[in-house]
Amino acid sequence: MGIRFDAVTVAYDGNVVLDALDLTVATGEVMALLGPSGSGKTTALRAVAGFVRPASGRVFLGDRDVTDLPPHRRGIGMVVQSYALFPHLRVEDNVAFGLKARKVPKAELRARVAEALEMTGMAAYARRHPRELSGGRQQRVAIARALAIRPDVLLLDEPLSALDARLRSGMLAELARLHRELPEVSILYVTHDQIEALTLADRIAVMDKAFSAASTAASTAAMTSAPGEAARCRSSAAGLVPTSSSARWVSRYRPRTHTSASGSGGRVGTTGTVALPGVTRQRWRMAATAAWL
Ligand SMILES: Nc1ncnc2c1ncn2[C@@H]1O[C@H](COP(=O)(O)OP(=O)(O)OP(=O)(O)O)[C@@H](O)[C@H]1O
Repeated sequence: MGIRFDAVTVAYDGNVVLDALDLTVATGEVMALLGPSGSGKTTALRAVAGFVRPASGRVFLGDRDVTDLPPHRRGIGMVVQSYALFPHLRVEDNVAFGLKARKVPKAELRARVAEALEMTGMAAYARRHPRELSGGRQQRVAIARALAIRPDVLLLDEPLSALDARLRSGMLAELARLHRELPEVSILYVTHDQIEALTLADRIAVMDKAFSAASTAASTAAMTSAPGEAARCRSSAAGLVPTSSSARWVSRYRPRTHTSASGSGGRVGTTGTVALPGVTRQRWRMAATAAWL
């Protein structure tokens, strides 16, 4: 199920963080939100999850306007940097948590927990407590918990940033595999890391505090329309330095979605988001349910 921000403005105490954000993530697409600290990436995710209410604009999941829905009715799975596992619950109970809250019948609950643990390679750790697991395994449990509710949309907020480099590259490969197994789940992936974005994403939206000088903390996303512009976009608009490997990737970008420009002036448009090489899509056999932990 796709995600659409329609002129979404979010302000904290009058401080504009998202300024009329227009952004569309297609069904089954991975969109990375890349950008410097404070540019509003997490806020964009929280607006989709329902943890912040836009001052104006609407958030759509598929055709559904979810702007006024509480988080648990949006059908979203979310994974954050800090795992956010319940320390007193075993792995299987952490994964089951959202299903219990949704009153999923016991037999189905057990099947779904087993399925999610299998998908994340954590079946052998079902009876452990989080403290008995490494950071990488804890994050797998958090991912399993998000998947157990069979979300239409997965929001990943720097899910790998607490892991060391070796674990991070392993998990990156795991996330890419999961995405192939769940081709109809749309993923919004917040990261500071260009390599993560380039590895996982079909498209990258670069968030930038382009308006900070003019209007306190307003943000916008600067995006490129032509493959060759990607490096420039990341370096000049977002203040990120393109690496030689990313530059090579850049040359392989193929523009995929282009809609009309949403104008200048802080508004974020889908115009010219950068499309990355896609992955083979397989059908996701899981039925979608509307649930949140
Ligand atoms: N609950 C809040 N109350 C007030 N200000 C907030 C709140 N949450 C975020 N902000 C501010 O909004 C701006 C954007 O924050 P946000 O966390 O969305 O950025 P980010 O791009 O995700 O940053 P980071 O990469 O550091 O996580 C920052 O200036 C931040 O201080």
